[in-house]
Amino acid sequence: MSENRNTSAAPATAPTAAIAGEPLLVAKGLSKRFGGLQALKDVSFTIGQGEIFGLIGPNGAGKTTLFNVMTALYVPDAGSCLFRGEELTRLKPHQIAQHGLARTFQNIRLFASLSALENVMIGQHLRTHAGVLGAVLRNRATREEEARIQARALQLLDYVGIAHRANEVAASLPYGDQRRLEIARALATGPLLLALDEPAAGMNPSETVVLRALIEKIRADGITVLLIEHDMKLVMNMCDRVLVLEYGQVLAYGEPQQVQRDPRVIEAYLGKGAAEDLALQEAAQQPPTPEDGKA
Ligand SMILES: Nc1ncnc2c1ncn2[C@@H]1O[C@H](COP(=O)(O)OP(=O)(O)OP(=O)(O)O)[C@@H](O)[C@H]1O
Repeated sequence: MSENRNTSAAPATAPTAAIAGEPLLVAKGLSKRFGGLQALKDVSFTIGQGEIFGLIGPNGAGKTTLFNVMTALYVPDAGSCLFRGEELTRLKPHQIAQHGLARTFQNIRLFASLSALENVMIGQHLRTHAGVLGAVLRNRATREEEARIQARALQLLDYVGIAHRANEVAASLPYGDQRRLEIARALATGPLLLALDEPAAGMNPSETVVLRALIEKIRADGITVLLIEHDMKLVMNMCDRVLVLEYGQVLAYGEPQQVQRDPRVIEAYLGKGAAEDLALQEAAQQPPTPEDGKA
């Protein structure tokens, strides 16, 4: 898929992309226990190259735990998570981005006192070459590299729509812009898979519309997206496939149209009554059969 990449989103130094349509990430039997609590149980799924993949589930379902296992913040008790054939669960958290997986956090984690531009420049350190000596001597190669990093950071701020905020301190940015800055910083690592943990949290409807366009642009530029989101409309409208977790287990897995009609999903979100109402409505909409007339 690297051929399709728009360099406006993906740094030239990013790892070689997987072949289009191939599985990018294959999770098998992931389990994680915290004391007596089974936070994940036997979770398996595949994320295909170029997908927008949604991860949903009620509060406490295990979504963040799954994200944390995938990004090596937690070691699973069982299971494997292969990313382009490489076992992620054996890596250290700081090695994850080098392998092409970047994430944002549910609770925004920016360098609050640095500018937006500096936050994105830091995101690029993975792909820089100047060593300690170069930084101390500030030789020509180092200065040139710094200029490239700065230009690239500005390009990424522009890409997420906040170039005009480049010199503002991160903590002073409006909430929606902080979320977009987090995305720019994650993109600066040159990911093949961008994992977004509740990017629409705290956004108003118009900010969410802009966010949706941004996520779709990122995917169009060849980056696969994993999205944890509570905004059901956003997930169902833009994801190619959705995994629903409940009590740490897979409740449903498939295309949004199929998942959102699944009575178990409706029950998990809206209660048993809602699932029964939907079943009744669907039955009422079915064309009558010859059997119906016999009663
Ligand atoms: N580090 C931890 N130590 C102990 N329990 C934890 C830890 N992290 C998560 N849990 C528990 O594991 C379960 C799953 O939590 P998790 O945060 O993964 O759910 P979630 O689906 O992301 O929820 P939310 O939508 O509320 O963010 C919860 O019961 C939570 O309290």
